[in-house]
Amino acid sequence: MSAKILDGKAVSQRIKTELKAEVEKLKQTGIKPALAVVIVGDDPASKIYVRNKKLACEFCGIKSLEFALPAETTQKELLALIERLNNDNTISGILCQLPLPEGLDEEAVINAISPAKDVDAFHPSNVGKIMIGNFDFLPCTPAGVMELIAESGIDVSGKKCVVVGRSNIVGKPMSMLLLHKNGTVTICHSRTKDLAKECREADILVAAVGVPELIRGDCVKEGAVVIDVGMNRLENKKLVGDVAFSEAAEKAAAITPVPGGVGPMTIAMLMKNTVKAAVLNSTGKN
Ligand SMILES: Nc1nc(=O)c2c([nH]1)NC[C@@H]1CN(c3ccc(C(=O)N[C@@H](CCC(=O)O)C(=O)O)cc3)C=[N+]21
Ligand SMILES: [Mg+2]
Repeated sequence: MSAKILDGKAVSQRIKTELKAEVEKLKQTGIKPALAVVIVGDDPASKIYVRNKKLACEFCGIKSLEFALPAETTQKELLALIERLNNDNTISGILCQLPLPEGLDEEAVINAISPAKDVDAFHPSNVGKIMIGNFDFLPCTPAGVMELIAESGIDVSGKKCVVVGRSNIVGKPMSMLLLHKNGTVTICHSRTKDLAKECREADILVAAVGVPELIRGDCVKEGAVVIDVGMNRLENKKLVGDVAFSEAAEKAAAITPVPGGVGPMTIAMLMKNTVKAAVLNSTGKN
């Protein structure tokens, strides 16, 4: 079987083009979406992502402000910046790039971002809303995966979905969104007894563990949909996912590439959340 490639780059481009038109209209009503990205330290991977976010903002007509702080920044200084951005009416959304350098408390920073400006949807109040199913923002990566699945005409209802990875940022919310679409969801992790066996049951398999090519061909059922959230930079600079692509593609009906799959969708969803935040924050709803 030759797998269909789920082209996240193309789908994300379509979404950003729609957002660009929406932003133009909003600006005529005086609403100007603006995203503040805070980056602490100089992790090279983080810098690539931040640059991609900035380019996407430019494309969509969203104002982007970058706050690059040195690795030695104190918790107090970081929280003071967040507080200033929370209170700045010209800022629609705030994203603090994770992971933070050693010594800074990520949980405290996530908690400090105003839920109304929390375009990552990492704040406990937004996480809780996702669980209930009545939310303003969805976390960008899981939302991007759901959009890509929907755009590809894949119906989740009644399907056996296996999510490998249980992070707060991807695995857990991903499982919840699949459940909301009536999937039968299994969450696997490092203590799972027979990972390959669990994965082989999946109609829809989502890999989000951060282990290069952990998911081999023997983990994929014939005709499955395989979504690779992993983004692992090898020593030779090559970017690989959590799925051994060519092995998995021999069996899958559809599969996301890395790069060009989930990554660009994540960014498109960030743009969507920023536009939504601008609208919500302008109506005095928040
Ligand atoms: N507060 C916070 N929110 C995040 O959403 C967040 C974060 N921290 N920390 C890091 C991860 C990772 N992430 C990516 C964004 C874009 C690409 C992306 O554009 N990928 C492209 C190109 C990748 C490349 O060339 O390196 C692709 O897959 O085709 C990847 C990964 C957002 N993250
Ligand atoms: Mg990708």
